[in-house]
Amino acid sequence: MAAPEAPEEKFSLREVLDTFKLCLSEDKEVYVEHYVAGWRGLIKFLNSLGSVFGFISKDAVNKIKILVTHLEGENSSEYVTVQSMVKYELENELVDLNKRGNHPESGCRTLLRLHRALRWLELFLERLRTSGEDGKTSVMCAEAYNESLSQHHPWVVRKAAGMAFCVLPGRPAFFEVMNVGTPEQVVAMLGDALPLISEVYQVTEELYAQHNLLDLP
Ligand SMILES: CCCCCCCC/C=C\CCCCCCCC(=O)N[C@@H](COP(=O)(O)O)[C@H](O)/C=C/CCCCCCCCCCCCC
Repeated sequence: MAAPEAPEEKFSLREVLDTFKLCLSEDKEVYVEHYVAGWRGLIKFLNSLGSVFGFISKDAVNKIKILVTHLEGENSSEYVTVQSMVKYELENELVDLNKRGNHPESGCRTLLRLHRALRWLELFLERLRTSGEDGKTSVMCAEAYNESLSQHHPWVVRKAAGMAFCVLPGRPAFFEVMNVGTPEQVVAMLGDALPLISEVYQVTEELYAQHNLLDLP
């Protein structure tokens, strides 16, 4: 008899926070392993919102799989931090810099997609943190998206994302899924999480800017 499928673990904001804390080394290098783990945690949240978000989750999972393949591949030691990954892939011409070519699954272009999504997350969580009880998550999400990720998406993806945002649960249900406690406790934890997420974003942004990697195809 086939073993019953293990139920997917519940999302925990605390866990995501702890993972983002582990992301930065003392000298501000970003660990790919913890970066990926942070996204895995966030995807659990997304999955709990229902199948409307399936196309977003699928894309994020695919990107994580690509990074894990690098992390576990024969050159795994080059993929310990985002800094070492950038250096290795650039020195070995493993990145398509101007148009898509032989390296559609480079670590640099794959992580860039998640990096842009991290900016969306930062903007969204900041809105969520400072919103009132009757704040509309769909509006907060759409505004954050329009200010960040949407600029990198074609019309059809923007349209599909916009439709998915409309079915987001309200703020109270949203806070419940976070598994933290009272709304005040959620707000406090978001206050702890945001500077960490923001720092990881900034360090990565500067690194990519320094190497002209912010527009990888
Ligand atoms: C702390 C808890 C509260 C917040 C929890 C948020 C959970 C969010 C989890 C995952 C977010 C999704 C990350 C999406 C990565 C998208 C990467 C991307 O831009 N991919 C596009 C480009 O890739 P290539 O074609 O160049 O390889 C790809 O075309 C995208 C396809 C899917 C659509 C992406 C829409 C993104 C909308 C982000 C908002 C998510 C809404 C979540 C609602 C809470």
